[in-house]
Amino acid sequence: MSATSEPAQLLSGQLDWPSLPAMQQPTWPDVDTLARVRAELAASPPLVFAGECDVLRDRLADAAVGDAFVLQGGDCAERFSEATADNIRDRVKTILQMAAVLTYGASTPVVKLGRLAGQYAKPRSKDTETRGEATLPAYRGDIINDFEFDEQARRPDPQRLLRAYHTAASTLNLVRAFTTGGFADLRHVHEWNRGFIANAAYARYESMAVEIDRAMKFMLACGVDFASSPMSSVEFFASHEALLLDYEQPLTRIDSRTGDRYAVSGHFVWVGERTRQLDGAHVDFAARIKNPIGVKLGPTADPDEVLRLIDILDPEREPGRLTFITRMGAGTVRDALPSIVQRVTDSGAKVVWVCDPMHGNTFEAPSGYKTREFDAIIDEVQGFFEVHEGLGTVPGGVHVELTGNDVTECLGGSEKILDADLEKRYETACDPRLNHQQSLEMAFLVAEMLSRRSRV
Ligand SMILES: O=C[C@H](O)[C@H](O)COP(=O)(O)O
Ligand SMILES: C=C(OP(=O)(O)O)C(=O)O
Repeated sequence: MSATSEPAQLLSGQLDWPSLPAMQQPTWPDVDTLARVRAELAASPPLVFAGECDVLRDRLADAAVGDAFVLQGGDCAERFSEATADNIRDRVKTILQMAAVLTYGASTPVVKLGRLAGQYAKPRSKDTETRGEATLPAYRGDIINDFEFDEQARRPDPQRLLRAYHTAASTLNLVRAFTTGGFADLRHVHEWNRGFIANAAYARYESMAVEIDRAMKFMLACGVDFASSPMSSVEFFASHEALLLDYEQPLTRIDSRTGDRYAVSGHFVWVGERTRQLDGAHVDFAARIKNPIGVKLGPTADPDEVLRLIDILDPEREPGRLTFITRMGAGTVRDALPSIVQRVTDSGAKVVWVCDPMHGNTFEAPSGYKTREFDAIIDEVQGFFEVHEGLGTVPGGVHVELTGNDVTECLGGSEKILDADLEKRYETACDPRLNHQQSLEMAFLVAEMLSRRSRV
C-alpha cells in the first residue's frame, strides 16, 4: 500500500510447518474441510506485496531512532458484517486525522498502520462463555466462529477462513483507494472531519486544519508542486495479530527476488501476549517470515525471555524488523518497563518501542460491561514517555483500539462517558474501543508528549 514500492514477484511456497505447541487455536470439527480451505488459501493471490513490507520495515527503522512515530490503530475484533464502505472510510479517516494532529503538532512523520484487513481472530481468557444456564464455546473472532450466542453459531467453521481472506481483500482494496486516490491528500484535511458529530475535539481539530490549510497555501505560493509530492497520497499499511495459524501459514509466499518467505496476509503481523512462548508455534512462524513483526509484552514479561525473543526473531539485528508493543497497565508501566528497555538497550538491539495503553487497563464496570478509562489510557502513554525519557531511549509509537463510530465503550474523555452510558452504543465484539472523539483527544495529548520528546 505504499506509493513507492513495486510489487515483488511472489511464488507460492508450501512448507511443512513444524508441529509445535500452538496456544489459542480452535478445535475444528471438520478437518477435511480445513485441509481444502488451507489448500485454497495457499493458491490464492497475496493480499500484500513483499516490496511494500520492505518499505514499512524502512519506515519502522526510522521510528526506532526517533525520526518517525508509529500510529497503529483500528478495531479490536473486525466483524465481517461491519466491513462496509462507511465503517472502513470512517476508521481510515480517524487514523488520518490522528496522524495529521501528530505530524503537525510534533513536526514528526507518522507511520500509519491500520489494525485492519486481518484482525479477525481473538485470543480469549476462557474457552467457554456462560450466560444463565447455557455454556458455549467462547467467541474467538469472525474467522473462527460467530458472535451470536447459540450452539451452531459458536461452532468453529473452517469456511470462515475464506470469508476472512475475501473480506480482507475488499477492505484493503477500499483502503488503497482512499489512501492513494486523492482522498488522503492533506488539502482535504477539513473534509476528514465531515460526517462526524461536532464536539470539542472536532472543533480543536478544525482550528488545526485551518492552520494546515494556511501553511499549504503558503507553500503553494512558494512554488511547491503538490500534485507530485507525497501530500497527495499517503502510505498506509495493514496489520493484525498472527494468531490463527491455519490462516497465516498458507498465506505465506516466497519472494522471487530473494528467496525469502513473507506473510502476505498483512504488511505487519504481531505475536500476542498469550502466544509468545519461546518454543511455541507463533514465535516460530514469526521467525520464518521476513515482514516487520511485533511482539506484545505484558507486565509479567521477563527481560531474559525478551532477549531470547530478539535472538530468535531478529538474529541479524535488522533495523525496523522487530517492534515490542508494551501493554503494562497505567499502574505498572513505570515499574515494569524500565528493566526491560534497559536490558534490550544494553544488548545493542535496536527495536521499535510502541505503547499499547489499552490491554493493560481493561476492567469490568459495575454495569457488567468490559471497559477502559480514558485517563488511565493517557496515563499509560505518559508513563511510557517518562520511562523512555529517563533511559534516553525512543518512545516510538502508540497502538490503539479505536473506531470512527460514535460508540460508548471506554469511560471518560471530554464527553465524560459514564458507566450508565456504556449501554447506549456498546458495539464491540470483544474489547472496548476509543470512539472518534476520544481518538482525536488522545492524538492531541500524545502530540504534546511527542513534541517534548528528546532526540537520541
Ligand atoms: O483483545 C484482547 C483479548 O482478546 C481480550 O482482551 C480477551 O478478552 P477476554 O478476557 O474477555 O477473553
Ligand atoms: C489480544 C490483544 O492484545 P494482547 O495480546 O496484548 O492481550 C490484541 O491486541 O488484540
